[in-house]
Amino acid sequence: MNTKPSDALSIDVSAATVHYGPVLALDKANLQLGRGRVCGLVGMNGSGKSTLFKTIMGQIKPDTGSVRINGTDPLQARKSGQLAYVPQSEAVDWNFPISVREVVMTGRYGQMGWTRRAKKKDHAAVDEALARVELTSFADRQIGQLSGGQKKRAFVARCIAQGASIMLLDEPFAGVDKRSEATITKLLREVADDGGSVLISTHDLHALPELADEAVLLMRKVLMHGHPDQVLQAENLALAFGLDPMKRGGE
Ligand SMILES: Nc1ncnc2c1ncn2[C@@H]1O[C@H](COP(=O)(O)OP(=O)(O)OP(=O)(O)O)[C@@H](O)[C@H]1O
Repeated sequence: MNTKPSDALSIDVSAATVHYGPVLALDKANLQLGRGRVCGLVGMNGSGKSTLFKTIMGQIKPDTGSVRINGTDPLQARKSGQLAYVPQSEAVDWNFPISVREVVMTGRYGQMGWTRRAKKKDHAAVDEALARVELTSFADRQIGQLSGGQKKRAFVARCIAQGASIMLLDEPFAGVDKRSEATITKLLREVADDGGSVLISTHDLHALPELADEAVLLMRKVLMHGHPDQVLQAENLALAFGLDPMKRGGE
């Protein structure tokens, strides 16, 4: 990859090592992502993808190494609304009594102050985000009463309403219908075209060249970072997965 000056980097993870007790989850991992880029994060189960997301979000502080987000500390970046996150479906309580509109409105909390009273501009941002993910007519449903793809679109709408310049998406296409996948892919491209940065973990290697400008192969370390066509070469995938996952339809 071309190296860019660090002030142009949205995400700058440098030699980050993370342990959970005796388990080494990240081993001097490096990841640099610039503005206007969509990057696919690929690796087998347990390779450290979620840990890398948590490290970028500032939820985990690496044992060694450093993380800078838009040139600042991750917690600071989160506090100022620069970072948005779409969690894995398993990480969400779908029975929670909250409507789709309310979920999207949580993206505005950082801009509302302690009263959390929505103003006209907050309602307008939520309405616009709902329209962009084509969920306007589902806005008043309880969040659990959506299909898998619609649930993901609701969380993408929350990021859009937040107006974050960096979006992290953990498995946004798992269990998602084709229409939702196309809607989300189009939106992520728009976010990047507007100067944002998008990092997506995905097991869908076939979709990667269309989805992403760059791809990262993770196996505790970043084994490779480059153009998707280059990264998805069979010999590289063999390093990360042990065999060719393209031939068995993805990991
Ligand atoms: N809270 C935890 N305590 C102990 N070990 C953990 C914890 N969370 C993750 N691990 C371990 O750290 C390693 C990396 O896990 P992580 O969840 O980051 O991988 P992943 O690539 O996101 O996996 P998946 O694709 O299955 O979601 C794995 O060996 C996992 O078992």
